[in-house]
Amino acid sequence: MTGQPITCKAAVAMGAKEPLQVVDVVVGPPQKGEVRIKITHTALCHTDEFTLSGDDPEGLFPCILGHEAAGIVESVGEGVTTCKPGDHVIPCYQAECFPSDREKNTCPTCRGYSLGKTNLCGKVRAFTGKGIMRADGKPRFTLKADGTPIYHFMGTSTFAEYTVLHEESVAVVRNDAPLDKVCLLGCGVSTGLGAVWNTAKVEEGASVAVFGLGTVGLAVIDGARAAKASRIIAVDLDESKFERARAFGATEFVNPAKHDRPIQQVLVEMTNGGVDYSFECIGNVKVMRAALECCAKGWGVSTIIGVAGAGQEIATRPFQLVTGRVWKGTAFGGFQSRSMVPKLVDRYLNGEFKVDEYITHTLAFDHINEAFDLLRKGQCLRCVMTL
Ligand SMILES: NC(=O)c1ccc[n+]([C@@H]2O[C@H](COP(=O)([O-])OP(=O)(O)OC[C@H]3O[C@@H](n4cnc5c(N)ncnc54)[C@H](O)[C@@H]3O)[C@@H](O)[C@H]2O)c1
Ligand SMILES: N[C@@H](CCC(=O)N[C@@H](CSCO)C(=O)NCC(=O)O)C(=O)O
Ligand SMILES: [Zn+2]
Ligand SMILES: [Zn+2]
Repeated sequence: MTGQPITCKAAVAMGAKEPLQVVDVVVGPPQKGEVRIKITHTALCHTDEFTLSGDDPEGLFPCILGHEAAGIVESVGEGVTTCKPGDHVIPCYQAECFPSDREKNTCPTCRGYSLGKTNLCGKVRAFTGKGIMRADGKPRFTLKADGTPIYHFMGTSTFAEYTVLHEESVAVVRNDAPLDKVCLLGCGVSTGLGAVWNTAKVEEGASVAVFGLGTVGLAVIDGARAAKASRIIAVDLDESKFERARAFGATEFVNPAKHDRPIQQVLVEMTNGGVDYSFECIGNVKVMRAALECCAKGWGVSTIIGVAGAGQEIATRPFQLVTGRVWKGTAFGGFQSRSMVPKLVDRYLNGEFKVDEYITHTLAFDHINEAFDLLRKGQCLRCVMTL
């Protein structure tokens, strides 16, 4: 089908809060610098539900959501050099222009003074935020029924049998990696691990508090275990999450609802002054404040991972920062995506961290609305769908 449009199934979000519609869409051929991928497996991340809920200021409809997936390259557009048809790949919502663009780099965040300071590649972000492709400023998806254009999402749109990505968003992985498992490395698991290893840089013997025990929080716990943290305090309102958190490496468990004083005070007392590192893995601005304020005076570092809705803002007394606590945030755990995702696949296959354990459900793709319901009810970590 090289150079030709493909008609296939996709789950289209027609509007905020509406169930997805699994319908026929036409996926245009990849243009200059683009890659068309056959998606084999996609999971659901909380951020897909966040955008579908209407809370995402960048949310556009109709769109094809999905950003935690794996697949096989079907065809490539003009000028693509870093992948080829048949390659096994993981779409990366956080793009990386290196290594295809090393020589004449026009990326604002991957060149000059910025080089190596961030994983927030700026090469395609302006286009992915608008749901369009760089080559012509248009989406590659249209509804088969009436030709309506459908926006891309996060530069990935993996809730479709075929999708088109910018080359900068495609990580090639070894072809013996199980795609039904490594699809999870496209977002939540990598984010939690990287938040610990790259953003906070937790060191051996440190104390850590993790707020929220979904996939991201559990990956933080697994990363902290691998970093040899001495205490890993797991915090969640739902105590049914504690047993699994223990299996991932948590050493203590706190339910804020069981205490009549602020949770930050409880944690400061438990740790005789505050934790060395905390992580917010929920997307709740009040919890973000608690996560900062439970950190040790002088050096404690709090990393925000959760995504909060339009209009939400964080607050604390400036004195919290004046006295040495540090507030950070992380996108995709600070990993340079195309360089590091293949290495994460290797490390997973070496048994260095968990991946399979997050898959609590598997469903056929046309049951995708059930997967959203499971996620909303807090009943699943990751639901992997086969296309
Ligand atoms: N920054 C990034 O790169 C990045 C990447 C992936 C996901 N995210 C975001 O991370 C967040 C977590 O994602 P997830 O998939 O693990 O979500 P999840 O919904 O599976 O987990 C959230 C957990 O928080 C708990 N919780 C809810 N309110 C709480 C409260 N007030 N106090 C304590 N616990 C509470 C829930 O019981 C649940 O266990 C989401 O906001 C998601 O959008 C960010
Ligand atoms: N579009 C939203 C923000 C959403 C957001 O923060 N996304 C995270 C990834 S969540 C993955 O599950 C992120 O990495 N953002 C960095 C980026 O998108 O460049 C808003 O506008 O508030
Ligand atoms: Zn995600
Ligand atoms: Zn770049």
